[in-house]
Amino acid sequence: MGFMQALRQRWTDADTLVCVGLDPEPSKFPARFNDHPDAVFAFCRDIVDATAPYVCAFKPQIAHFAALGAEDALERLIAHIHAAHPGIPVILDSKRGDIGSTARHYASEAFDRYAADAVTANPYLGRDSVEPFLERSDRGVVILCRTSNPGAGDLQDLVVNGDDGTQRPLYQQVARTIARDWNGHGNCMLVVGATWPAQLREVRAIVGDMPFLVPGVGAQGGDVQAVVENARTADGTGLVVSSSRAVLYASAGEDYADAAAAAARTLRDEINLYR
Ligand SMILES: O=C(O)c1cc(=O)[nH]c(=O)n1[C@@H]1O[C@H](COP(=O)(O)O)[C@@H](O)[C@H]1O
Repeated sequence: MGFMQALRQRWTDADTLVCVGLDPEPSKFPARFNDHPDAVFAFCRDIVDATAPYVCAFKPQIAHFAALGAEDALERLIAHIHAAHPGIPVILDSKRGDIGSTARHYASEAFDRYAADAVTANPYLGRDSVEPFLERSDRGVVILCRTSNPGAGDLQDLVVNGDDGTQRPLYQQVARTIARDWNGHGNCMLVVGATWPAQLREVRAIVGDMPFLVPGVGAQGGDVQAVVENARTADGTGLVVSSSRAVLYASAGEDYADAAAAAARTLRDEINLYR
């Protein structure tokens, strides 16, 4: 089953639009991991196992592993998710973007080395830079559109002459180009931050039912009700609402796994209230 089909299946089967982001920061781990020889893997595995019933996807963030020299832990973690929780797709957050010949290696890194079901990508080098991802039609390509961070508008809001001669902000042209030209295999998603409800609504109006990855709830303060009401599709889905720190580090005590599960369940319930 391809990524999009797996995601839709999981939305239905588990009745959840929550994604748990796996962003390990050892300084925030509970004390029991202090001298643990495999702390990054063990902590993330515990979070995965505790939160799995409440998620439609997991999203490991590659820099959090690579900066620690823990790529091997990332490989094993994704293998664990596939083995222990089949049916929950993995989105590798690596925000890649480079000339085609190099992008092929990034696609192979995400899909072959790490066995991710989807990967985040940066669109600003253009179609050929994303093609090596797009052509893997059974995998998802999650493309930055209007990011969650405070400086998102610095460049993404600049007004451009669109493909049809109409002036619009760059992020809206990105949405339009991807929906019209890049999504031939139906395997594209867009990243739109939870911190920008008005932009969520704008992008939804442009792209129809294309799913959004929506980071920015929890630690970044995005409003769940505003996200759901502005960005859900007509059938009450279309969203992968991702939270990392607010789930992973809900407790630094011995109850860390239970606290993470409770945070994921609460987010699921809050989202479902407004669907
Ligand atoms: O592509 C992403 O996942 C992403 C895009 C974006 O616009 N904003 C954003 O925060 N992210 C990622 O989502 C995660 C958010 O983490 P929390 O703020 O702790 O929930 C981080 O791993 C970010 O790198």
